[in-house]
Amino acid sequence: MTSATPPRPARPTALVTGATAGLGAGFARSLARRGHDLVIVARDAERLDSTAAALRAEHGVGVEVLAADLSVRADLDRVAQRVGSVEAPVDVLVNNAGFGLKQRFFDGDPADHERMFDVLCRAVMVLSRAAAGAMVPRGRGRVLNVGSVAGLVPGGGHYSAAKAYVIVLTETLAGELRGTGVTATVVEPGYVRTEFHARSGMRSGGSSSLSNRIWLDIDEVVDAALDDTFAGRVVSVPTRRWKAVSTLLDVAPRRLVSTVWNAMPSGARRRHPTQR
Ligand SMILES: NC(=O)C1=CN([C@@H]2O[C@H](COP(=O)(O)OP(=O)(O)OC[C@H]3O[C@@H](n4cnc5c(N)ncnc54)[C@H](OP(=O)(O)O)[C@@H]3O)[C@@H](O)[C@H]2O)C=CC1
Ligand SMILES: CC(=O)[C@H](N)C(=O)O
Repeated sequence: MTSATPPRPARPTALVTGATAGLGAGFARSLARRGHDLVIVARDAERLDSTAAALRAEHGVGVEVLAADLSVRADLDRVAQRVGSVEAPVDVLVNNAGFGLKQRFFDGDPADHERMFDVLCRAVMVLSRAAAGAMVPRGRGRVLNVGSVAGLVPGGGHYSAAKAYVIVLTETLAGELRGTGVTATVVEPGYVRTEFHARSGMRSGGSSSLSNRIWLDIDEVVDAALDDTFAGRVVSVPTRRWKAVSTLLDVAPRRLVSTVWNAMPSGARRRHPTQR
């Protein structure tokens, strides 16, 4: 009797947008460690290829590369088709890609604000719907959307409004998915040391003890978010200190919140250059 080696059970597949830097690269690494094959999405094709090679070498998982600018509808449609695939199902969707704008909502190039809406809001909406539509018939799946504590604050510019949209949309989706075997989670990080602030022309925290208490590391955010996602929790606020901040933001007077937020490191950087 031959002892044929049983076929390896197929690994679940996770699709991560913005997977070449910062939190997205952290999500890709952690999901690979947790036994997922990956589909990684970003604009920079070369960086996608090098990220994929490193993930394959370090974790021995399958990695598909999908170069796409989520502000371009045709590109977003390609990603939505991949998320909605029946033949090659995506089991976990991480809507992570995003950026900031260092200008007031009514300042700057309208195209920048439209791009922010397209990437931070429209892409999250389109991909969340594609994922839910494909996952519900299978009775299983996870959607993780990256919001921000800034989404709890009236005063972080267009960015805060975009993140507020992601928070409420995800909570809505989570309610609609109850009982289907599919879950939706929104993670609301505080400040995290990534490329985000440099890309947006903002200063990130220094190395003072206060900065070290305010600023988070990528892995502590990613691990908390994925633990909450796989536990089916709807809202994930990594670290106790930022949980305390988000609780305060929920109950404090809105005008006070806006003033305090803009006095904090990142909010101040969002003030118009002419503002002192
Ligand atoms: N850093 C922080 O303090 C916090 C960040 N967040 C959120 O976390 C998420 C990740 O940000 P973070 O890791 O900090 O940022 P990074 O700048 O480090 O990484 C951004 C990633 O998104 C990709 N990306 C940017 N624009 C597009 C686009 N148009 N289409 C496709 N991919 C794109 C980038 O790749 P490429 O340029 O190749 O496209 C890159 O992989 C964002 O949604 C951000 O709002 C939330 C709270 C705190
Ligand atoms: C990038 C973020 O979301 C952070 N909370 C900030 O406002 O800088």
